[in-house]
Amino acid sequence: MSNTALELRQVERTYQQGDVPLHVFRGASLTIRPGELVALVGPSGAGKSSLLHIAGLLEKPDAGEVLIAGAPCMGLSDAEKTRVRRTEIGFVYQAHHLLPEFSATENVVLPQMVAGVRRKAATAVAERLLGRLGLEYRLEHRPAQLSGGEQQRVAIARALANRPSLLLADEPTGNLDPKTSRAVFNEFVSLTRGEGVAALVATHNLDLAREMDRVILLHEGLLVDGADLASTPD
Ligand SMILES: Nc1ncnc2c1ncn2[C@@H]1O[C@H](COP(=O)(O)OP(=O)(O)OP(=O)(O)O)[C@@H](O)[C@H]1O
Repeated sequence: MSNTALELRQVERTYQQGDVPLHVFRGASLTIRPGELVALVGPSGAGKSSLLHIAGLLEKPDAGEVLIAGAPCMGLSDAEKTRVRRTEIGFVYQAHHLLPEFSATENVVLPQMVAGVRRKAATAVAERLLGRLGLEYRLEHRPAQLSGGEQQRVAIARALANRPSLLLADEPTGNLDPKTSRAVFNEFVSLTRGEGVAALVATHNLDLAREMDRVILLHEGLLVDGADLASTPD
């Protein structure tokens, strides 16, 4: 096993906004160890979502390298990147993006079957993960029959279903009311730790960020480790 789950080396990315170049990353680097939970904070527009897209091999930086589980990925073909995404990375977004016509269990089974797992084994994994998130009585419910917190729990179970080494989460509880957000966040942390998965979690919520192993601040195109949260804008 590699001794890093995610490494970004000197990542640079410039977006063109009209005539004005926007240097979102100017040599951003970070290392996340296996099983480590890291919060990514920074003001709105700093580039948190963009960083997760680059780390998740969904977007290519202009320069720099991304290593997943120790393996450099920038030279990979699109098909090879897709394979790395399927086997090594789980994604959780602010909106759950569940398939509306499928049950909670099926939403967690399907990505496993796409990865080649048989239905019976995939169902066992889905029921175990959903059970760990308190959804054992909601297995056959479709997303519209679930509350917002329950939908997001299903999305978390889905992200973990293929036993990724890295979870990338963009405001995973951002759409929930404060009480539900706290409950789902606690379960997210407990399950992620229990599964031994590393996570990079973009959040505006500094209280939640402080509970992770480490906080990284995105500031003017660079990543600042162990940021002093007292001076961080919310
Ligand atoms: N494809 C693109 N083309 C042009 N500009 C982009 C593109 N993607 C992102 N940006 C710009 O890059 C900046 C960073 O955007 P990003 O969504 O990553 O920020 P963020 O920190 O996640 O913000 P928020 O906290 O509000 O979600 C923004 O100014 C955004 O407008």
